[in-house]
Amino acid sequence: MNIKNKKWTEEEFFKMREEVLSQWPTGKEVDLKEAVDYLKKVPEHKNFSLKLKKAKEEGVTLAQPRAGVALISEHIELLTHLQNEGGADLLPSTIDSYTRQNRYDECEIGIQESRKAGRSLLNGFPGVNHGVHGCKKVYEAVNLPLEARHGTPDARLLTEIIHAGGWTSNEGGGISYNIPYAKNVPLDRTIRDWQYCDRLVGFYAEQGIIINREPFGPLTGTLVPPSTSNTVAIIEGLLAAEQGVKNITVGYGQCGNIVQDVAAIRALESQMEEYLREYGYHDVYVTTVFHQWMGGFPQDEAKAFGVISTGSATAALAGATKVIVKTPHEAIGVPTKEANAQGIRATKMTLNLLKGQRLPMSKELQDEIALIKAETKCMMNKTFELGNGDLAIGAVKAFEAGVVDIPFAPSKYNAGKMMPARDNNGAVRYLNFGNLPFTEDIREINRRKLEERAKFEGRPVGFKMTVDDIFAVSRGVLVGRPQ
Ligand SMILES: CC[C@H]1O[C@@H](n2cnc3c(N)ncnc32)[C@H](O)[C@@H]1O
Repeated sequence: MNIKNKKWTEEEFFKMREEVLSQWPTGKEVDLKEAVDYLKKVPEHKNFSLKLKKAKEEGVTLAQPRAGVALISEHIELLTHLQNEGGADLLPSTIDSYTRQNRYDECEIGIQESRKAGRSLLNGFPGVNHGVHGCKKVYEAVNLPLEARHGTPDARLLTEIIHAGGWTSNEGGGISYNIPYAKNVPLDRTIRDWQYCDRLVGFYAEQGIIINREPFGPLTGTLVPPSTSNTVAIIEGLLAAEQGVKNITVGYGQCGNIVQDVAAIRALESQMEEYLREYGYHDVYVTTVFHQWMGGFPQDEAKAFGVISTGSATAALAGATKVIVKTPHEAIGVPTKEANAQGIRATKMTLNLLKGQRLPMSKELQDEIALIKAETKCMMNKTFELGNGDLAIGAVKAFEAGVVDIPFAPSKYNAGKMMPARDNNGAVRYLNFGNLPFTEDIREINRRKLEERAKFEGRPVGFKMTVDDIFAVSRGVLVGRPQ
């Protein structure tokens, strides 16, 4: 498939659109003119882009949960509870796994079975099956902006439906919803399909409707080095901007060392803005999202609140625009609405206590920001070079070559040669560089920091550190010390 990083013409977009809307009967409900009229009536306090912009200007960090169940009425009850009892600032609808694989027939069965069982038998909201009508009912029932959160390699139909239903934000991207989520989906296909999703947002922008797009920051959520996830976020942000997206939230998943996590957010925001300026996108508004710990959680709910609170504190001290909330049921599965609301209240308590506070600049923080930006720049430069200047082509070739390499990803299109491990302070470093295009001094810094841990622990630098780190947090520590 020949892709290129060029804004699609309306003709190219509308040509593909017919096929997209024919993928499930609810696609027929999508009428673009009606959708434009409906979206123009979205009040400011329910527009995702505007609420994020206001938060960034006021220097506050907003709290957003994940949440989704099978049936519309129960989903409305859930979101209303998170709004009223949880105090959420922004609302999701987490989309179920069948929808993420375009298996809408299985969703239909899940909806019927859930009706019979009187409880949700899907792990999220089946937005395509409920259609524009169902998404509008959810949107009209709540009083906060709504975002679709999922993990969908081909989200074209879902995107058409949720935006026509008044939802003014969509998470995902051609890399971040492929490599960590799918085994065998070619990257050029998902980059093209997400260009479609972004081009639809670009079309709405041309009608004066600003919809927010959020590349999925944490990726596999397992020891992902900050410069690796920042590189993916920046690539997806630039690809989105080319299709006309004007409001982008770039994200990052908590790793656990506070200085490194704050540095990651600061580096991500400034480097995203630098690249947008450098490539001529001068009217794109950038915000950031910090995801509370995405790795294994402790079963004990009190300990889980400890993890949730460290993530909330780091997000506040970093000055992230929003934080994605975990719940005390994380280790068990889909949380009850009560547990989900507790996660939000704990998060907002921490955010309120730290309101206005920022981690002050220090040599350690400055060095970490510089290192993350230098590592990211190496990967970005090589990606552009492989694509002869075309970022879409470069991204596909960068993954083929292992120039960008996401740890523990299921996709066969990911090289899987790079290996991370924590240093002695818990910051995530590169243990094996694989084919990453790093300079010698960057390699030396990573090596030295891992040597410090090896010396402290009295064992050699090696993969055993990685394994110990993967299980550490659920065991109640950050660095996986030798047992
Ligand atoms: C990105 C993966 C994360 O999304 C969260 N998640 C997935 N589905 C749901 C759901 N249906 N309700 C609440 N949280 C959910 C959960 O924390 C999981 O680790």
